[in-house]
Amino acid sequence: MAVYTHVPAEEIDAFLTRYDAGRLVSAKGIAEGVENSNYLLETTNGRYILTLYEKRVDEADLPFFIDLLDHLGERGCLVPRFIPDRTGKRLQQLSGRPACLIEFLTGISVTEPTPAQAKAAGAALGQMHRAAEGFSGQRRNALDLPGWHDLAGKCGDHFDEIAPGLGDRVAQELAWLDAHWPSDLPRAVIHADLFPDNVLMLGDQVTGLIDFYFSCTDIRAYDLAVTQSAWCFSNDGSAWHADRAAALVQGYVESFGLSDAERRGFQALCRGAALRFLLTRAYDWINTPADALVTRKDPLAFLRRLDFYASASPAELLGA
Ligand SMILES: Nc1ncnc2c1ncn2[C@@H]1O[C@H](COP(=O)(O)OP(=O)(O)O)[C@@H](O)[C@H]1O
Ligand SMILES: N[C@@H](CCOP(=O)(O)O)C(=O)O
Repeated sequence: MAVYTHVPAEEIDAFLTRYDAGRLVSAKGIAEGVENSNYLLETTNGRYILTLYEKRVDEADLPFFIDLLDHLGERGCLVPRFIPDRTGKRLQQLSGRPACLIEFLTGISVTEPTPAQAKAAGAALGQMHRAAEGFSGQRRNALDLPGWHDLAGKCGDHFDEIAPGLGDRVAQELAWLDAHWPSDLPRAVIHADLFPDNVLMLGDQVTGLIDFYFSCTDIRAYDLAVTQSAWCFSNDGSAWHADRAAALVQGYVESFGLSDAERRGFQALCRGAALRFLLTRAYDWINTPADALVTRKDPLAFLRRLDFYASASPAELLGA
């Protein structure tokens, strides 16, 4: 459960008086998520999400996320909007943390996606990339290749407490990526964390894309690699689902397209995506405070994905 900051109900009720959002009826900490504290609010007006920003979200980046979701929403993407208070302010402080009131979207996150659902997610990612064209905001990806080196350095000797030999494996992979990263591919604003828990669905229909707090400017096809690494394996990373991968890529290609250069670079992008989540999970595994109400995510589930990507044929990753 991700609630790092506990906010008493009276404080949330008082916070709501800044908005035309009704009075608080109930507030529940949300079990999913690992980055921020999220509450589902029921008010006399309806449902809202209250997010308090923690850990990796820099308050200075919030205007980028707010403007991006405005831009995407205006172009038909199903993304939640940040709600302004009566003075038009969307970024607030609550319990000593930056906080925002956010539109609630319906839908559920699938845990075992079908190929049809994977195809819909690929299509939604492509639509998001199309809608993001023309967005003028820029945000550096702190979790890029240099960022992975930094994170690996911070984990240091602790890697081998997670699994013997993990430190060497990470160092070897970083060296491979340094030599093969396709840095000349087209760059754009990307989501960078489009896991199934960040896609709301009803049946095979996508009803919302959420959690843009890693969104940034980076290689556009890397977003497809991240999404594939999240959607096309069993949760523990031990089984690759070729049918989901083919459907996901097909959905993306039909809605946005993938150039020959992006196809050639795709395997390196997938290896980078797997390493990125291995590293953040390893860092969190080592550093999560004992009293945090959060379920740590298993770094080794992404080591297994990395091993798969390192030995796969480039064609099978693209569903050929
Ligand atoms: N706008 C929203 N509408 C509906 N549910 C949401 C919304 N935002 C977040 N949630 C719920 O809260 C959970 C955690 O949100 P998320 O943004 O993924 O947290 P974190 O940033 O901590 O990873 C989601 O899995 C979803 O269940
Ligand atoms: N998707 C990442 C962790 C970020 O969590 P989210 O709750 O923001 O999706 C992972 O699985 O390691």
